Amino acid sequence: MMSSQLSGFLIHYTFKDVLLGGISLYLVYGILLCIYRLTIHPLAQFPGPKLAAATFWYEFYYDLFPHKLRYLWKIEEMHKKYGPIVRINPIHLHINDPNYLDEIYAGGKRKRNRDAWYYRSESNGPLGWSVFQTVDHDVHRMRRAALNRFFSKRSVQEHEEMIIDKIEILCGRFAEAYRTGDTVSLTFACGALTMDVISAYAFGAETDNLTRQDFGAEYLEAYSKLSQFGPVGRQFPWLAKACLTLIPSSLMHRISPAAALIPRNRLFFRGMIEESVRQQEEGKRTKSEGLLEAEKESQKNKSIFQDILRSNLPPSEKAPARLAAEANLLVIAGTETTARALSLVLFHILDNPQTLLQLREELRPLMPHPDSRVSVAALEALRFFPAVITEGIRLSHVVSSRMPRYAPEETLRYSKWIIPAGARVMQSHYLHHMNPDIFPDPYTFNPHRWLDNPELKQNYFMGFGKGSRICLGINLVYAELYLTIARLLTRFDMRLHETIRERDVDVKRDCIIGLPSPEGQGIRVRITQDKAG
Ligand code: HEM
Repeated sequence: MMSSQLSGFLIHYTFKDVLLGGISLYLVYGILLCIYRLTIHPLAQFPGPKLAAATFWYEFYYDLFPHKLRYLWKIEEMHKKYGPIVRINPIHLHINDPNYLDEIYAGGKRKRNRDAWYYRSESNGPLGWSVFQTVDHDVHRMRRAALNRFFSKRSVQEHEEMIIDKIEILCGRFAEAYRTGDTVSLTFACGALTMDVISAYAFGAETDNLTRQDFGAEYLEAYSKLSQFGPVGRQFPWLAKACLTLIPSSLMHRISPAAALIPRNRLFFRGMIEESVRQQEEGKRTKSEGLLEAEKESQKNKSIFQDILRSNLPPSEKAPARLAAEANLLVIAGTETTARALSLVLFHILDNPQTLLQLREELRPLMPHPDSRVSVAALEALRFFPAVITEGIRLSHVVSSRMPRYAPEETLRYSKWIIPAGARVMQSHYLHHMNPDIFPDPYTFNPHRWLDNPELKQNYFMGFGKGSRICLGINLVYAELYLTIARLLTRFDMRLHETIRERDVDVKRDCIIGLPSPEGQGIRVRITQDKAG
């Protein structure tokens, strides 16, 4: 009966008819959806371009084609036209108001969820299941609690010697470049340092990028490519999913050697996690036999997995696939971000001779010799150096993007506007840090602004975000920045080499992290003196 009905249907309708019918239905659906978004959608009354409110293709035009990663600057224009609150796409409300940060990025008991659409929070993504992509406030709190201790100030202090050892390898490379007269790419040298540090810190692993001729540049490029892929994943989730799951790694390597590194890393972490589980089992057994040797051994090469495996998290949270996502996140979050901040702070110091002079004068009593050793605590207690670091992070726009949140159970109020519970609301870090009302003459590198107004940092510094999802790695970042900059500036004289701020430094593309223009050639220096040589 069924088959005769079907054959009847096929006789009457050709493939072309079915195709045309499908397309027509899709168009009708699209038109009805646009009408809904412009009329009875909960955000329909908010100001902004109608086209942006009706369809995601508006954002596509600026972020993917024909423009690339430029929607942030279109959002800036929208604010000039429509005011401080704008509906920038069918589901996002963007606010540009420095006094409304604490409402969006609230902490404590006020629940703030992440927006799955923007972060492409899928379980099979490279960062799926990680603390960064966790949508739900309560699940996030649980995952975050298991990581906090590992990145506390005390824990970073315990790793200070390791960080100093890595910086010494970097110094060796600078000394060699001084002898040979070679140019050093600060972009890649800093990437090598930060990846070697986070790998040793979090996993007790040696990635040895600092000793590679090209500083393991492929990793930094891979992470950068992954970020640039973000808007594609947002607009075409099925494509992102297919790339991540269906393309065999050999083919992926041929399409993009950089992208192929990501699944390779995942496998590497899986191996490491399995080893941690094995060590933990071994530890339990030997402990019950009264022997602590295995425990001691595992402490020597301590990895974050051991902490998570010992934590109170439920067993499903300790599954290898979830831990691998957490590991991937830590390497990605800990490498490119800190590398960009470090190379950009160094750029601004070298580009501002007065700052360099003042900084060296401040460092001299603490580090009188080219080989003087110093602690992070001593450097943090200085007056000018912390202001240089804060200003450098502000201008490096490491995280440039909008960071969407939603309050699942709370109605928010902004001026005369009522933002319904569940509505996605956000500010962009780049626009905030370039706001001339808070940071007069925002393009200028001026560390004194933080000294002249001691409340500025507490109230308006967004370098690491705010609230319950503030950056996990802050203490590690500061340790890396203080120790490296102090050590390099005390031992070496260097000058910028063919580095143009507008081309190589300024952020021209936004893909969660801020990137310079595609023509950018990185930040490069020539070493003009090695005082220890
Ligand atoms: C200069 C370097 C860095 C900057 C500027 C930076 C900035 C940020 C910002 C702005 C956020 C908040 C994002 C949001 O509001 O949604 C964040 C989150 C995060 N960062 Fe960093 N970061 C840096 C380095 C690091 C390092 C070294 C690590 C390594 C542990 C790290 C790990 C994380 C993690 C895990 C999160 C997610 C936190 C959560 O959702 O609970 N970051 N970072």
